[in-house]
Amino acid sequence: MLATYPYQGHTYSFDPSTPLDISLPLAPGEQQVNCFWAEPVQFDVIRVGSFVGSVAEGGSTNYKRVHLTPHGNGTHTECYGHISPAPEATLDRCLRRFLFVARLVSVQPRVLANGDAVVLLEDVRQELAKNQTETFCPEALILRTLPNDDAKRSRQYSGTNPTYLEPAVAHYLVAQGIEHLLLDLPSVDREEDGGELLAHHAFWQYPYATRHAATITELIFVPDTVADGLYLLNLQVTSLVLDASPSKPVLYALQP
Ligand SMILES: N[C@@H](CC(=O)c1ccccc1NC=O)C(=O)O
Repeated sequence: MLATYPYQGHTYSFDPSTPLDISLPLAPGEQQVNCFWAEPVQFDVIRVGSFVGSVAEGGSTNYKRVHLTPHGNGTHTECYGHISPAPEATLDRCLRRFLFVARLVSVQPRVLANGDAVVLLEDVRQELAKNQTETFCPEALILRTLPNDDAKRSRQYSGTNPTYLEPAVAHYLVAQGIEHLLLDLPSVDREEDGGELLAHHAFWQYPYATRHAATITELIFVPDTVADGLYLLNLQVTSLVLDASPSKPVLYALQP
């Protein structure tokens, strides 16, 4: 069964019954991906008087409290509120649409003289130039870094100086009209950069020309079975009134 999606004068088709989930699960414990020194996700059974919120422990229902750190525990989406003091800079206000035409590309980071692994503009440009038509502009870009090992699902990134983006990449994506950037890294910026967050600032054009609707989604995982190309992206988040939320990006292959 195919559905259609109109975009920039084209009518694309996709199969709603074949979603490709590129989120990582938010399970408790130490086996989950982790970054920025976040505590692991934790679920506590709620106990009130004789009530116990665990069916396994004899309760009538499961009723648990969740402890999680959106930026540190798994796939999450953030808005400019990540780097702004404005109380209104919350993701629930910034992200008002949930379907986007997205391009998935794979890029090999380069190791710089200082040892940092960085995704460079020249490599992103080269990938985007492939199969690009001049009139077509996707709204979202999904960056899969190479190598794409399964260890990304459970990597403990804290203190490892993970791969990040050359800030010029963020400037370029803005110029290309990309509103939503998704990547399989903990951050677009260096883990420790003295608070500069250059790529974040560049992508949101904050504070000089803030792109209020733009989002960055980090810690995705795109399995090798998903080929580079064009997708319909369904970007789902919680309604937390916060700069960021756990998120569930799901792709549908688009056919012309
Ligand atoms: N690099 C920043 C820290 C940072 O980027 C950060 C800190 C905590 C949680 C998330 C962060 N960045 C995520 O994109 C710094 O050194 O101040």
